Amino acid sequence: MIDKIYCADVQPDMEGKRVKLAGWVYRKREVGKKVFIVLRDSSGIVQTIFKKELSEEAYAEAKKVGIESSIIVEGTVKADPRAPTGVEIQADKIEVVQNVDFFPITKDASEEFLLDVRHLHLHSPKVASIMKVKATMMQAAREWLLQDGWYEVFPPILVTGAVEGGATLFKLKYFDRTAYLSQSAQLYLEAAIFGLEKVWSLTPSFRAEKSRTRRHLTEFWHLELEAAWMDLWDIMKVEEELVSYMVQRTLELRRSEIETFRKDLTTLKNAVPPFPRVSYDEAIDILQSKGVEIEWGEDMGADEERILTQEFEAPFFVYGYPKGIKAFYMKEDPEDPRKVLAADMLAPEGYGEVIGGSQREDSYDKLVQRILEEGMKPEDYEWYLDLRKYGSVPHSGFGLGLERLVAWVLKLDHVRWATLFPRTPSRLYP
Ligand SMILES: NC(=O)C[C@H]([NH3+])C(=O)NS(=O)(=O)OC[C@H]1O[C@@H](n2cnc3c(N)ncnc32)[C@H](O)[C@@H]1O
Ligand SMILES: [Mg+2]
Repeated sequence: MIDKIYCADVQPDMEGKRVKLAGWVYRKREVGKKVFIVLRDSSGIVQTIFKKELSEEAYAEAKKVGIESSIIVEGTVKADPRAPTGVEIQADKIEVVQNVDFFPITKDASEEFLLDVRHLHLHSPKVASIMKVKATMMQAAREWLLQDGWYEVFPPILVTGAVEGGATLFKLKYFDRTAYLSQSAQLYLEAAIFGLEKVWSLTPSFRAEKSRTRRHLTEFWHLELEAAWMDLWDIMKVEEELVSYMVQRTLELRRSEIETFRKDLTTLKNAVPPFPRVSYDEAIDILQSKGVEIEWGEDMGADEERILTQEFEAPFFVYGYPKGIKAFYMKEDPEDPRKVLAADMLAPEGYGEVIGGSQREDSYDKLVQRILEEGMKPEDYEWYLDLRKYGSVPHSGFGLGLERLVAWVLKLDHVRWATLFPRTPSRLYP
């Protein structure tokens, strides 16, 4: 590793100090016998200036480099309020690691082109900021999970059955058998609670969703928790404490990055417990009062959720969904057999569902009945049903879509910008 410092380390109080930096040419302009290069690295930018009278050789080299060329620069720090970061490097040495004559991404690049060259788009400081925020949100999640006594586990991705419906399974050949890519680690987390009680995992989940919406990917990062002895109300408290910590901690550590995407931080600051809670029944009433054509028993899609979020200035829960629109594993509401003990967390500002969660059916017979009601085969879930035969306990859990949460925090117009290499029905490359 070369002995260098980062752009963000260069401060006006280092005036006169000799420094070495390495990075990429972010901006370049020539004025008379001077070349100004704004150098970019993972920490940010700093202006460097190459004057002919200071070093003819370095000046000649600097004149030749193109945008996004990789370079190593040495020079002396000079405070200058006119420079982008209030300081610049009076450069007298440059090593061109690789010159770039023409970088394909220009200011007017279309979104589709940026996705076609996503491997080059990752040079962008804005993209880097999104990835820093995503990383910090997971750092915060890990901090909270550790202090609250949750065990990380590492479930399989190659599985034999559906969790969230057979229609969105990706099927693959597994030697002489059929396997699927995991839609959710949930069922395996439910097995893990008998030894660890409170478990979590971060895995890629796969959904062969044909819906081309701004919140669907075919591969997304799924943060899932499962806990023994917890009911729906307990797990909702876990959800709001975890999400609140993730958002507030990320506001603390990545405020400057967040503010390059949104100026109004109100809804983020409002993300503190208790989050508002509305029943599905109340949600239907609200939507109908706003002229939305929706009947009790129907699912809320992205459009309905967008309208519902207009009623809130913070993440909120919708709970008590009809059994007919929810998954087989959800526990029937003992007070209303039409409903299940399920709750989604919706993000405000039109973003909608970021978490799906529920209390699980812990009775063997009722779970078999639900599997049959859903047209599935109990024999395909024999191991999962065993969990209800050997010391079954009340338990609950949820799944958080990390890209969806990041998209809300940064007010991105599509979840695809929140992932390194987005996977959608039309995009599998690069
Ligand atoms: N352990 C659990 O209880 C999780 C449960 N089995 C589950 O998968 N629920 S979910 O289908 O609502 O998905 C959970 C979340 O996963 C996200 N999700 C779900 N599907 C997607 C797609 N296609 N793209 C991006 N994000 C997605 C979204 O935020 C959902 O709220
Ligand atoms: Mg859901």
